[in-house]
Amino acid sequence: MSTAIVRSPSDDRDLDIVPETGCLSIIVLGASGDLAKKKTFPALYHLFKQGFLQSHEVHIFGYARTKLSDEGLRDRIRGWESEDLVNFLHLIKYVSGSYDQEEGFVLLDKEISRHESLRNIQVGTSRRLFYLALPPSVYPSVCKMIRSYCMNQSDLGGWTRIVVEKPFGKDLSSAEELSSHLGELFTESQLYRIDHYLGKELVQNLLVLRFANRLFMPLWNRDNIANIQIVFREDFGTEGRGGYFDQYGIIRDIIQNHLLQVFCLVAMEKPVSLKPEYIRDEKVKVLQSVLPIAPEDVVLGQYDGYKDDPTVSQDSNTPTLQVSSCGFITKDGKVKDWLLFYFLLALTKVPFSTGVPFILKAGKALNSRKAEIRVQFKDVPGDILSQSQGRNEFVIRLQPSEAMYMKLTVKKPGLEMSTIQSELDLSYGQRYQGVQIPEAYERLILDTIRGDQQHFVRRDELKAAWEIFTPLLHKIDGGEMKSLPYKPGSRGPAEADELLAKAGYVQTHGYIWIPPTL
Ligand SMILES: NC(=O)C1=CN([C@@H]2O[C@H](COP(=O)(O)OP(=O)(O)OC[C@H]3O[C@@H](n4cnc5c(N)ncnc54)[C@H](OP(=O)(O)O)[C@@H]3O)[C@@H](O)[C@H]2O)C=CC1
Ligand SMILES: O=C1O[C@H](COP(=O)(O)O)[C@@H](O)[C@H](O)[C@H]1O
Repeated sequence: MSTAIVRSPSDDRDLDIVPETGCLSIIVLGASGDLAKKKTFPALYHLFKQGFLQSHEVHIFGYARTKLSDEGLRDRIRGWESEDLVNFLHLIKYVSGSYDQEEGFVLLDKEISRHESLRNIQVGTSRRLFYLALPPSVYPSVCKMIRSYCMNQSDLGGWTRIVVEKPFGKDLSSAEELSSHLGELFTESQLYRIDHYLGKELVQNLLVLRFANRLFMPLWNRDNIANIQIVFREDFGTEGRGGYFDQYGIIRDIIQNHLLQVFCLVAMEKPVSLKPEYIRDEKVKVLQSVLPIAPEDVVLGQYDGYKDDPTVSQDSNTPTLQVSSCGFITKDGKVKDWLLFYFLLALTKVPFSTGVPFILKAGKALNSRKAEIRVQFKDVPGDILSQSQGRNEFVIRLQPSEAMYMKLTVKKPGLEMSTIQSELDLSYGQRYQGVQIPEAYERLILDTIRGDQQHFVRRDELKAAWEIFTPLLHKIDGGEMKSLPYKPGSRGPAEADELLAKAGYVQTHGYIWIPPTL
């Protein structure tokens, strides 16, 4: 069955997003869980604190199987005391029920309706936002229940929206099955597939950076760029989530979603405008032009001690680290070794082509915690300075210490004509003192309330993303590829660095960027 997104003339691509008001119910399913406690409720609290959620129109419901009172749920959320938090907690109610029986959802609907009628809302004008902070295995039954028992009777401007967390499926066919299932229950405009990396400040900055600065436009191509790394490193392991992680592994947990979304924004063409569907169209085009990752372009690792977690199987080969590179297919379908070319001449107004290797790298239990995009430029042709200082690099530090810096070679200050590596540095902490950078979840929940799908993953995007990784994942799942051991707190296996070198990355020795202190 084709999964192409068919849009009607009434589609929102040309409509401006209209701010909505009125009774809003936010229902967090899986309210007893880790994500709800760590991310969803804190994000809702921050939105409340900043006035985006108003006491007179919003109510928050927690739903899960665990037997809890309203106060019990509030106790789980309460981490600190403040007057605002007390007011916020008053908005929260808990409903206990299963994920596949009608009783719980009938009760939930009754509670939501009671809240709506208390606020004298006309039937059909209320807004219902369901946030699935649940394992994906229960999405089908939960969505069916919502569809059957909890929809807003939306014909007077009200709506029902569903936020689903990753991982959306385990491979192409399971993702497609899940998509078809959800697609039978909800329209694409009701579904918000969240990827919280799309809510990070410096990820959102990519569009502005690339398309509002003349400086980058002529540089952002294969003539100038040698390679691009998109890196995620954590200095802690699976930390009590071993049971979940062992079923998914680092590719499904981080690379197929978070890093690939960042990749799209780095590699895509300029969209016609900032309308969500135009941006998502460009992301799909990029994904569709990427070849499935070849096993020989991949290094897998597993840190020593990973299997000490009792919820991880003793013969687990699940990778906790992966480095892979991907290139682009040529227009005529031929692949050229590492320097693969891709042309979208037929699809875009402005021809943009690249043969730049992208290296996607993610690992847990490494020697540092950071996420960044590292664009390395080619050597200067005809170098008259015999500089051995290193290549120019443009680094976008997504976290921690958000920053963008450009590594440059300059004259070493002094009487001699020698060179040194330095940087042009835009460190957000220093440049934007006193500005609170919003948490990703905060932004994305607000987008959902506003009906802005720009920073959410569309169904065809998801399909294209799974197409890239599924053959590799099947090989790993089938035991055809082995994870190399690495020491927790290290850089990972040496083979990972060798792969970087194979992709053309040249390390600058002796240069370390230090975030400026205030
Ligand atoms: N935790 C995190 O940091 C992140 C999580 N995510 C995603 O968010 C979603 C939720 O994650 P998280 O909160 O960690 O998950 P949890 O394992 O904490 O599960 C959430 C809740 O779901 C219920 N639940 C757990 N296992 C099952 C099961 N097998 N069948 C039915 N219900 C179950 C439990 O509630 P009860 O028993 O009370 O019904 C639990 O409290 C997942 O899709 C995850 O991939 C995404 C990014 C980060
Ligand atoms: O989705 C996930 O992300 C977190 C990392 O998120 P960050 O915003 O702190 O970078 C990761 O720890 C977790 O394994 C994964 O499921």
